[in-house]
Amino acid sequence: MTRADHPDRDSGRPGPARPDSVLPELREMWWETGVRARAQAGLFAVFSELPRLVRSALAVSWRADRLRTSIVAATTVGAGVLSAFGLIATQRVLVELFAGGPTADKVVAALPALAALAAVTALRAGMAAATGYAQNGLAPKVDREVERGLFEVTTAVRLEAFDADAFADDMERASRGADSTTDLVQSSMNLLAGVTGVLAVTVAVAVIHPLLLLALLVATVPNGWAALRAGHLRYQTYAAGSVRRRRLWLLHRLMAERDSAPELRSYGLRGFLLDQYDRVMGVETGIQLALARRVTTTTTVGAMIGGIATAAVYVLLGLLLVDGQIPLAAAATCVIAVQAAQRNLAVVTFQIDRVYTEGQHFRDYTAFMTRAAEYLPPAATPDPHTPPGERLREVAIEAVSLRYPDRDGAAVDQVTLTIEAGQTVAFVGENGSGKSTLATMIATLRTPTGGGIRYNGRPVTDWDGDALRARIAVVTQEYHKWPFTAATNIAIGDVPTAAEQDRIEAAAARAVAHDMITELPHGYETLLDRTFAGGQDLSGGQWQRITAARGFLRDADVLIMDEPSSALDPRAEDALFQAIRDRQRHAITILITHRLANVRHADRIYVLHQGRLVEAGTHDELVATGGRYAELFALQAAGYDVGPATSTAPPPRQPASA
Ligand SMILES: Nc1ncnc2c1ncn2[C@@H]1O[C@H](COP(=O)(O)OP(=O)(O)OP(=O)(O)O)[C@@H](O)[C@H]1O
Repeated sequence: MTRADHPDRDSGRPGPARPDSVLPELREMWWETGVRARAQAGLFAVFSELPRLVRSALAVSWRADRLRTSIVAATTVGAGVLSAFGLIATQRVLVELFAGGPTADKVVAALPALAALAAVTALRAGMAAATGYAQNGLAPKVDREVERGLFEVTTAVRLEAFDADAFADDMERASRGADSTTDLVQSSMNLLAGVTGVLAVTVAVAVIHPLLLLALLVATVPNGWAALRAGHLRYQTYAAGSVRRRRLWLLHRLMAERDSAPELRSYGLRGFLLDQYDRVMGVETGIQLALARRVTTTTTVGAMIGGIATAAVYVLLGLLLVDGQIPLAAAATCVIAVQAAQRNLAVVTFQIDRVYTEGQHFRDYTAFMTRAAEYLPPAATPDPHTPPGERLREVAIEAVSLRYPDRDGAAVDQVTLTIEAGQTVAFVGENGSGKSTLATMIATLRTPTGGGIRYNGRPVTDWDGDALRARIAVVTQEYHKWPFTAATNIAIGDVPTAAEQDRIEAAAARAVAHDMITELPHGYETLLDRTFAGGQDLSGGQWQRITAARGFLRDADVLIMDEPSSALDPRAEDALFQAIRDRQRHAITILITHRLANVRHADRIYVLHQGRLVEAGTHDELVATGGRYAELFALQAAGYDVGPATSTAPPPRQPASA
């Protein structure tokens, strides 16, 4: 970390606490990849990578829209070539005008060249318009091409992918890469335009007089060097300030977001956070001023050397003129060419930085797409004899284990059990005993790392994954609050059948959600997201009712309910479990809950401990065994056994007499 990254040290102001003791360093941010790479790369590295980056940008653009890509490429190159013709035409005009004889004759003689110049100028303007038009249409197509590709992968990868830290990081970087593709394509095209422009001027000057080429180089290189160097300085400063920026980003969120707003007020953190902000911004301002000084010095030095070089060129031109080596017209054209080349070079240097930086992000995107392929589910090889619409009659879990990446022990360890249609079973056990993990494997959301699961006697791999999942409904503990209406929030429980309103309402009624929803401002059409105008938020228990309704909507053969009532009030909880008990008897229901009173009626209760199945039986059998379940049940029951305690409770304390 540089000295500049310690805001309190640099500001010298006393304060209640050092910012770095309050705001720890955050991990490297994905959006900084490109800048960091550009800051570290020398000019040689930048130049050597440019052709590959431009090629990949053109390839994406080509895939997105061939016609528009061809138009942009053709008009870009065309405009460059025309600028060479423009210069030559200018020179021809000047030659005629500087020739001897009456002015009228000279103008008449210059007319064809003038007409050519006008035509070239008009054509270039037309090409610029065509480029702009094609580029505007190209940008959304490129966006769609890369973004859709990314979403196709992120929505298809197995759930396991999200367990790997590196994958989540890669995915964040890839979304930044997808966003920067349009910029990469655009800056690559602009770079091509700039390079074509410089080349065109170079050719034109060489045609007019080869010696002028040297003059052109001398007059343009110093400015080009200064521009690239200034870019390098900017990137270096940006990269060095990354820790400071991360702190600022965190402070922005802490001071402006809804989540932190209540505590910010209740603990009176306003002044403290604003002070933190002032300290970091104080340092930031100082650094930006120092950068401005260095950039100004560099560009001024470049401009001075460039100016001296340009003056030398003009002296050279003068000498050549006096010596009769070149005509006056060629010298005048050279002056115009130098200016055109300098303009094009400014474009080129700016675009080089951009292509390189955005190119790094794009590389993250392509690397992610390659790596993500490893997480795609294997192509299904459904058993051709599976009758369509076959109901699930039996789930056989055979020595199933699952070990999460980077974890020492197995979350589920060699569990074997069978559940038949018509049964309601419960998984119980302490926190972290593996209940949810086992449920996600039954729901085919995770693949066991050991053992296997059979539906109707056939391994999961013999089934069409989507068709199998369509027969299973899962209400997860970590349900998602979808930013849609209440009706849609329930309807997404069964998207393929596009549920009618009456089915949605019936499911809501079973989950004790109907009355609550009708009381919302727009009933079922109320948008459940406060970030949209008119949106509403719900309480934890209300959300839980909606997610339970989601589970009831699908006519599922297997319903898995993982802690469906943890936030429900006693009346709602009772009604929900009644609805679960009323499920059709041909179906399988798997309950996961810590409220053991709710599983008393289950046909079979499976007790998990540290991933292992340690007990199985009915409530009465397990209580009679006096094992782990009996102990947990007795503990919970004791909490409700308040009768005698009330009678023996100490009398309320009397207020102390004055
Ligand atoms: N995505 C994950 N990555 C790594 N470890 C995980 C992950 N999910 C769960 N675990 C670990 O696996 C073990 C089992 O977790 P699981 O969620 O299955 O337990 P549970 O019995 O459902 O717990 P609870 O009663 O608290 O819901 C725990 O040790 C947990 O920390």
